[in-house]
Amino acid sequence: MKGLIQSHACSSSPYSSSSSTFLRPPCLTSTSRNCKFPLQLPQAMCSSQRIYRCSGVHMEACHNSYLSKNHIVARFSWGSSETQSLFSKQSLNKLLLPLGALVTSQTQLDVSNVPIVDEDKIGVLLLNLGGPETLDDVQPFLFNLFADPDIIRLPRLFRFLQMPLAQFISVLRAPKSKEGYASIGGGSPLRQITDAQAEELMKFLWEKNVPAKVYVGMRYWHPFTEEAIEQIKRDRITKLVVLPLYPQFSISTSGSSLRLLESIFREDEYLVNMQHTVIPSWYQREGYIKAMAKLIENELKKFGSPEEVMIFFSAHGVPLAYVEEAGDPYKAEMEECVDLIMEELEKRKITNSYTLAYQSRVGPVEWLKPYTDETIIELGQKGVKSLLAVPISFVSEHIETLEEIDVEYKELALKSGIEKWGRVPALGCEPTFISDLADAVIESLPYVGAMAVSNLEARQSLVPLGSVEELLAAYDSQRRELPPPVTMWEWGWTKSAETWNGRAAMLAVLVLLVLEVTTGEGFLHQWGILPLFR
Ligand SMILES: C=CC1=C(C)c2cc3[nH]c(cc4nc(cc5[nH]c(cc1n2)c(C)c5CCC(=O)O)C(CCC(=O)O)=C4C)c(C)c3C=C
Ligand SMILES: [Fe+2]
Repeated sequence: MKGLIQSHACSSSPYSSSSSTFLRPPCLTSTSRNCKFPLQLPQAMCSSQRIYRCSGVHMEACHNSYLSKNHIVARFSWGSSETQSLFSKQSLNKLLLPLGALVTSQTQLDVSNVPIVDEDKIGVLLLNLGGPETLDDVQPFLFNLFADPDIIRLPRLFRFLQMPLAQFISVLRAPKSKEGYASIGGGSPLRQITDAQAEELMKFLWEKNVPAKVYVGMRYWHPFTEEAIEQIKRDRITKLVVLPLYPQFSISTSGSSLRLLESIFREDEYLVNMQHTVIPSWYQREGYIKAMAKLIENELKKFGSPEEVMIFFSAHGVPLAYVEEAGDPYKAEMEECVDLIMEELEKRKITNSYTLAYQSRVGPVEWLKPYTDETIIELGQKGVKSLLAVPISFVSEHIETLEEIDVEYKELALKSGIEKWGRVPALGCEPTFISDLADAVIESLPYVGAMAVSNLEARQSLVPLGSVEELLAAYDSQRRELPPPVTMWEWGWTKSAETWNGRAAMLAVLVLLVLEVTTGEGFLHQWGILPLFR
């Protein structure tokens, strides 16, 4: 079957993620506690660096007092001075994220409060999208996806339409999506691959003397984030590192998962008190960049004349408004990520031409450009003969690599005059990559629970969750501008009248839409808009 991958799992691990018991690696038994975390923070970025020893564990942290109190250096994004060389000046600036986005502290970072003691149980929560495991799962999976206000962004006034609209679009899109999933073996491989990545990550962490348990929380299908959180509570985890499996941050992916997590955390006494930190994006990490470069290098070698091949980075798109109106950093991070990979390739004497385009658009609005399909056609017209497609926004094989790239885009390329086509596999469990994720987790540990979060004030500005809110709000300008919801009716030409008129109008539109879908006739069909969702 075209585009089908045979085996998604990586090598097996002795550390089962389904077990709830914690085995201690030799280093952290009571007889031998003198292991050290391999933390080396870039001194140049620090106005102060502290070294802590708690229960024989060595930790270093820095706080940059030249910056405003709301900023610290995103130290866990690079663990060694070597890694720093990867950064352009621009990327360093970008790493000065709001403090709350990175650590559990409102003001100054003081990791002396947070000894990693023997009783600590460390957890890592991998966040991912999730995918339907059978064809019957496709429509409910799509419903969950479209019901997410970070995927279909309705003005607050029309939020009450989110669920009916999700139902409507998911039913409409399901047949086309089912075809795609049928062609890759009847379901998404995402769960299997993410589970395997979790196992491998746990293995690397234990090998690096960090006895952590790794959990998988999916946004739109099993195992749902809520299920992972329940397991985390059952396991009595005391320190949690939240690691979205998206290299680049987007409101629609990591942002959506973090928003969900924030709402779960806020309502739960155990979770409010559990110390945690978030790694919002990690596209700039040395291990990730090197692993990507290696995969590209390997695939280039399979072409007859590797130097003539154009490297074609294809990222999942987002609607243009996310970037231009809501301030999603996705495009900027993507471009920087591509630059870093090309710099790494250059070090390996690979100087091929390259381009970046965006795939998988859905619906009638404008998405990030250039579009992958249009770019392939243009390149064919310009006489490009060899293309190597590099999926860049996702670290697992999934429907858009196995079907869209391997089948649809390949066919389009060959039709457009491109003669040789190749595709770089997704990273999956590539060891350099997983080992680097483990390092990212370890580097973030000193910032887990760098403050007490149990008091009421802290709870209100709970970070990083509270600050994830801040981070999202900073991008989500529309949301901030929207007026508060109207709950009381007032007579006259008032806000409440506008609200209820608006709701009545939308209800009417919805009825028309349902009629249109059931009868197959109406204004959307006449204008050619409805088929776009199919
Ligand atoms: C970084 C990756 C992704 C971004 C950004 C993203 C945004 C985004 N996606 C949709 C709509 C759909 N996405 C679908 C599947 C899907 N999306 C991603 C990744 C990103 N999405 C992945 C990895 C997958 C596949 C999961 C799998 O089952 O293997 C789908 C369903 C498939 C289909 O019908 O095509 C939809 C629909 C929007 C609207 C959006 C940004 C707003
Ligand atoms: Fe998507």
